[in-house]
Amino acid sequence: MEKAITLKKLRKVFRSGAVRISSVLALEGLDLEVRGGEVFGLLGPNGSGKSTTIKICLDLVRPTSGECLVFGGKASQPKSRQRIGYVPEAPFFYGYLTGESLVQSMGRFSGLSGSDLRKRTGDVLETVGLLGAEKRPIRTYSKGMMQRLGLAQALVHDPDLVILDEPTAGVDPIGARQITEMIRLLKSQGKTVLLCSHLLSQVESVCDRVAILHRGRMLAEGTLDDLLHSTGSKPSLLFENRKDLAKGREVATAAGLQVEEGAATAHSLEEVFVNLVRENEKENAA
Ligand SMILES: Nc1ncnc2c1ncn2[C@@H]1O[C@H](COP(=O)(O)OP(=O)(O)OP(=O)(O)O)[C@@H](O)[C@H]1O
Repeated sequence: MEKAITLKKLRKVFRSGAVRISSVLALEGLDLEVRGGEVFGLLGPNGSGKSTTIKICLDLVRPTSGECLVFGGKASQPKSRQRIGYVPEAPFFYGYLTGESLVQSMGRFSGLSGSDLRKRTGDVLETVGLLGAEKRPIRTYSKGMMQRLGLAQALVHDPDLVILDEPTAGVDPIGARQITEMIRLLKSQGKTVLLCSHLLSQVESVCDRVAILHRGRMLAEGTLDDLLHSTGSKPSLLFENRKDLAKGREVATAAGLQVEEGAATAHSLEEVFVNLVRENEKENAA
């Protein structure tokens, strides 16, 4: 299967300041693969390097070292990036433009014209549910409509890879659900989706695989099943307190059973996320 994104030993150090130069390590040795046709969730606490990773894929930021390939070509080549549609975290559009004129402009930048441009513009506005509002100035749009417009302008050139950075930020639960449905639709059309979201229930419901970043490093990667059952698939008994555990161990040992103590299997992505990040914090502090 074609690889949509391949990151090899990606490292990014931001340097700023003219006299006293300060540096921030945003990514350290990141290896990652996003397969064609999958919905991939890129997760991590604030400042963990998600947006930097996305910006490197879009060639908006150049890595300090390492490699970033988009559909096998270097991200720095326009040909690779033509296959990407991008919805930034907080899209800014000129308020005096109408939704339709914005989408048409973006289509023109991608080389569309004439009837193709008109058809694609109408199609994507319909897909995101903005038909009927397309002639209104963008300043009259709600936050949810802006996010959907962001998606429409990202889809107008029919990209193979759609990158969504926090598409549900500030959107109400109904709007968030609509965006989830749109991600499903994109997948059903064979598109690859890279989704950055703090809305873990959304990630859980649409992503085939996820990666969790922390301080620019990969903490975990795999299918949701892999992550939720990363403590193993052995039959287990869950005790709520140490006293019960001691009693259970006594009974089991007396019955000749082999007992191993371990943390309970997580039941949600949120648990996996919080546990992994906390453990990593402790290791870094030690
Ligand atoms: N242009 C920049 N100059 C200096 N430091 C930067 C720059 N961009 C990002 N950083 C730093 O790099 C680190 C990673 O930032 P990044 O925006 O990639 O994180 P993130 O995971 O996307 O965070 P969030 O969830 O808050 O959007 C942070 O410490 C951030 O302060």
